[in-house]
Amino acid sequence: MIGLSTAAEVRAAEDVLLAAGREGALMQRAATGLAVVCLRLLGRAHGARVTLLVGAGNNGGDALFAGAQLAARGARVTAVLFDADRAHPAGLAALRRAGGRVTGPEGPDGLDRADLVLDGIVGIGGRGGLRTEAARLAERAATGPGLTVAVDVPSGVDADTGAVEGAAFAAVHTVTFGAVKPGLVVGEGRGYAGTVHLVDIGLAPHLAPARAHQLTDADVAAHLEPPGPTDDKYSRGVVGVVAGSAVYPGAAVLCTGAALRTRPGLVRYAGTAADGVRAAWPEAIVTDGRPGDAGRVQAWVAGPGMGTDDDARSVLAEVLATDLPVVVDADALTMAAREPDLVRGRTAPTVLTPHDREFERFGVPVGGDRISSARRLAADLGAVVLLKGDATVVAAPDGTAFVNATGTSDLATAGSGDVLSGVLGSLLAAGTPAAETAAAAAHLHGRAGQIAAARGPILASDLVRVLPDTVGRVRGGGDALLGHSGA
Ligand SMILES: NC(=O)C1=CN([C@@H]2O[C@H](COP(=O)(O)OP(=O)(O)OC[C@H]3O[C@@H](n4cnc5c(N)ncnc54)[C@H](OP(=O)(O)O)[C@@H]3O)[C@@H](O)[C@H]2O)[C@@H](O)CC1
Ligand SMILES: [K+]
Repeated sequence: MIGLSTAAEVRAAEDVLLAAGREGALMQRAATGLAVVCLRLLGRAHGARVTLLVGAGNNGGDALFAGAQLAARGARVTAVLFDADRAHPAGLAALRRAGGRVTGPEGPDGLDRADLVLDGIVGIGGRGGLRTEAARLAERAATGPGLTVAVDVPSGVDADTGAVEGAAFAAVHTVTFGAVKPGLVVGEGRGYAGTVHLVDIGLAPHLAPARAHQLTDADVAAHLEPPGPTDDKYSRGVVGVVAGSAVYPGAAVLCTGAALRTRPGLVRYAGTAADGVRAAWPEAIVTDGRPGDAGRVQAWVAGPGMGTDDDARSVLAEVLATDLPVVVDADALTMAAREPDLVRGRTAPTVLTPHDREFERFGVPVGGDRISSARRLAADLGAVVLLKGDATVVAAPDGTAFVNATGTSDLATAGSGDVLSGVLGSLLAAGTPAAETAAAAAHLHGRAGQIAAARGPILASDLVRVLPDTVGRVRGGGDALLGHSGA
């Protein structure tokens, strides 16, 4: 698991080392890690044109020291100082010694011909969007030829939330120090951060346990163990699906298929789309009766395409009245938002899977801080909330959160959510803790999207088709498709 640490948590860990007189060492580790990543991205130092955008804080110091290391290897480095009187003195001296040039925001910044632009305007000490001069140069960097690399955090992005309140530096890569900050992987910030490279500066022993995480393939593989010699079709949990309708069986077919393909055990279906499900998936045990007629299950998925009329409401209430884990998706979310007490009183895990509009029907705005919003609704309802988005967020009532690291925008296709709920139901039936299981389902669904999209535009049924291959690849380990790298 990759821990996501807030700016305050990183500062608290830094304080321990600063109190021990390690300030210079910390910045040197950060700057060296940064220079190493830059060299790797550039492929050469000699003759490379590098522009540093340098603010008045330590973030600018990191950029200056890294720039000095690149200049010492023959790069042509220009530092643009936003506040010449407050630029990090030792960093500036190091750059000058190495032959770097220094200018102001109106000077010859080299952005038109740069191979690389380092954003050291502001790091975890930043507040709000970029100020005018910084915004202007960030914009020029984004439209210029240089590869854009953010130091610690793209300037203008809130390190904790990913919120972007005004202009921000659009980085293709972000080199971050000590811990990945949530704002690099969630909300708008994710788009500004690009690929995240984590540089170890020795903070780990001093960091508080993270309250938000990203799962890796290896974490998710633990949810996908192949059956052992003593397993039978019941032993890894049976999932029940209530979804779809006689007129619109598609959601039920996708959801049931996704559950079957994720963990081929037993899937039971109950509802009016019975004929369609039977025709598509002869492996499922199907009834056109009530959930209670379906036989024993260990988890329910309720919602996709089931409608919101009185019949649908009574089916949902029946499922929620059980002491089993329940996934509340799509139409079931609409009904639960009308009657949140259907969910609130439950003792067994409930996982809600809203997109933004469905989420806001519960009376909580999503806003720019998606993790906090998901935590708020989770605490209010006593349920796990999986808030779908470019980076899906999962929050548990106790505040534990996960941010999904996989996926592709190709997943925004009709029926994609039905597939996710089927995957989630089948993993939940194994009885593993609901929040991490929901995060594992989002991870697997995102991976399926990446694998399916590699062949071209995707339909939700393509996701179902590639699920077995996806499970195999995730079990095989390796995070080759994940947007992170160690450095
Ligand atoms: N501590 C350590 O040993 C280590 C720290 N490390 C590094 O230090 C960074 C934190 O440094 P920090 O605390 O100095 O703050 P920092 O992010 O540079 O920002 C302060 C400056 O930003 C300015 N500013 C603010 N908002 C702005 C805006 N919207 N638009 C424009 N400017 C804005 C603000 O201006 P002011 O308000 O003072 O006028 C001030 O000048 C951290 O991210 C990491 O990179 C690593 O080297 C590891 C060791
Ligand atoms: K920065």
